[in-house]
Amino acid sequence: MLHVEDVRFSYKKGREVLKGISFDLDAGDILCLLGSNGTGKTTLLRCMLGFHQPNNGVIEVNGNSIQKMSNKEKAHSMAYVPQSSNMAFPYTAEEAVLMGRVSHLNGAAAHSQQDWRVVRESMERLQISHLEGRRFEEMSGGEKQMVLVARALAQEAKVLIMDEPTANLDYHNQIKILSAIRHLSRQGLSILMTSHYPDHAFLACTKVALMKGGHIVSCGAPDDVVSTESLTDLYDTPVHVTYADTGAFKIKTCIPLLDSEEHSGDIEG
Ligand SMILES: Nc1ncnc2c1ncn2[C@@H]1O[C@H](COP(=O)(O)OP(=O)(O)OP(=O)(O)O)[C@@H](O)[C@H]1O
Repeated sequence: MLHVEDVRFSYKKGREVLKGISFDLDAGDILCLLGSNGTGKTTLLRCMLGFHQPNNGVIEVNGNSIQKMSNKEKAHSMAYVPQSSNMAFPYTAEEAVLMGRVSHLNGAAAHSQQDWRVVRESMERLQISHLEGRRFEEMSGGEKQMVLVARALAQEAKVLIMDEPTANLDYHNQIKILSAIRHLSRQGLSILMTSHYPDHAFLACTKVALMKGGHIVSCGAPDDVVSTESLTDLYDTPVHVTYADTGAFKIKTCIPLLDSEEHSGDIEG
């Protein structure tokens, strides 16, 4: 579905931000891209969306190079979900979702009945039909994020690219977004998301890529890739990965730690 090979990019000559990024995403995959601040995650997403031209490398969706696609073809291949906190629309939720249909206009001035049908279906799929008349600017962070996901769905692309979809959301809305992402992957969409929450990889993702110094240093199943050693190295901070027993099942979880002196008073026994 999505093939990325040896992608290199620099904003300034002589300082590469992406130093040869490669990974693949199949239909139904949810890949979580983890890495410290400033490591190049957003730059990679922007290269994939065609906002930046890589110095080198291949980015293909279903075997077609995105560098050779028109904007309309790109919009039909990949949909982007930005962080809701960066967005301000003077529109209702329904109108914001309708913006996802722009690439389907086919030269017509007005949206077709089919466009409106897709908008309604996209909102129904995410169970946000009740928000249709609400003004985007007046909605909560979680509601806005769901509207932006619905807007991307209305684009009818098979690859969703999401920049920190759970940033600034409370637990309820984080889980709502992660559930929606899993639901979409089961319908065959491929999802690439960035996150600063490694726990979300265990909760929702089929794959994790660890990005450091402009490279993907590890990529694979969350259980194989996310460990005490790998996260401690990735964030240059002690992180403990352990199992939590919920009673019904066990799940891995990640705990960032203060240095051992700070914790010495907390040790029991
Ligand atoms: N427009 C730009 N011009 C020059 N350098 C840039 C530009 N945008 C980003 N950078 C630099 O590129 C590097 C990667 O930035 P990027 O935003 O991709 O990181 P990130 O991993 O998404 O970070 P964060 O987790 O903080 O969002 C950083 O050193 C940043 O300062």
